Amino acid sequence: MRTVQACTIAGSDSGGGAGIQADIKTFQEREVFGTSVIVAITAQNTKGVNGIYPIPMQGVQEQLEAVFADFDLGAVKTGMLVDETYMIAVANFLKKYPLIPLVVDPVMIAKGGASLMAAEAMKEMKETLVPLATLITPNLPEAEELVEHTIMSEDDMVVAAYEIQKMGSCNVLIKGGHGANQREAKDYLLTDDGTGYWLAGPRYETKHTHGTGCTYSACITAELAKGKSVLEAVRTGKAFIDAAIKDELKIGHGQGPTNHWAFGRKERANDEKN
Ligand SMILES: Nc1ncnc2c1ncn2[C@@H]1O[C@H](COP(=O)(O)OP(=O)(O)O)[C@@H](O)[C@H]1O
Ligand SMILES: Cc1ncc(COP(=O)(O)OP(=O)(O)O)c(N)n1
Repeated sequence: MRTVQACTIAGSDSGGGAGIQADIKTFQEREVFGTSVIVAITAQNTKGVNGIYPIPMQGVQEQLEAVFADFDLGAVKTGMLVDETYMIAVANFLKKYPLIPLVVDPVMIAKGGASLMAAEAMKEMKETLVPLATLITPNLPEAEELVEHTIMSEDDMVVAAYEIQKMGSCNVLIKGGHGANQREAKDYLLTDDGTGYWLAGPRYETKHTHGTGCTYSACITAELAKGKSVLEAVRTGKAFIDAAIKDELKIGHGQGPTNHWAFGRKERANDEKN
């Protein structure tokens, strides 16, 4: 049987809950062979980001070349890209692979408030990376930065999704984790044919949400790599992140990571029952 392969182009989180580490753990859980291009190393744990160390550009280019020259990638995702120089370099490289589905997670700020992307990089994000994306997955503050106005309601999320789609991303998923809805965690997906879908789950009372965005987009990438449609991939991603938040791991002393095993364990338990 063919082994499905995917790549994440992102930053390393020494705390293991977000970034490259979350992506590879998620790929593994979805039975996808994970490869990586590390753009920056962060000294990070559940309490915050203590340092950011970008990898020299040549190192990033060589990783890109090494991975793409050898692996049969079913899908690729981007995460923390640091600044406009990395954004442009990654976009220029990915332009050569228009047939590989690309998920862009426009990582800007960590939950603790640390900036993971230079403000000046927003212009390049919109002009170079967004038009290449099969799917872009901003959270609410990231979507507000992209559309340059506030998003206060569900109607605003729908309008913003159309605005982001006009920037060139075929499909847009606006995540509602930062929203005011205290009962539900509700995301909005606008697909390339103009159809909108709400994906809602219960909102859990937990501080263990470090890396939710990375994990969600990595699961979607893994499913796209298997040839699933964007809607199927996002539905699986939502179920994966719901289980990962619900079944929290009591790890670290701050905003802890999600449970990457939870969804697979639930699936295997159901298989055993049937
Ligand atoms: N407390 C929570 N309970 C349940 N789901 C949540 C919670 N917080 C976030 N989510 C969900 O996790 C996913 C990632 O959301 P979000 O927090 O908005 O992204 P990010 O991690 O990029 O900031 C979304 O599906 C969102 O609805
Ligand atoms: C190295 C690195 N990349 C991305 C993030 C942000 O991840 P995200 O999934 O948005 O989760 P939070 O940090 O918001 O909890 C990160 N922290 N580090």
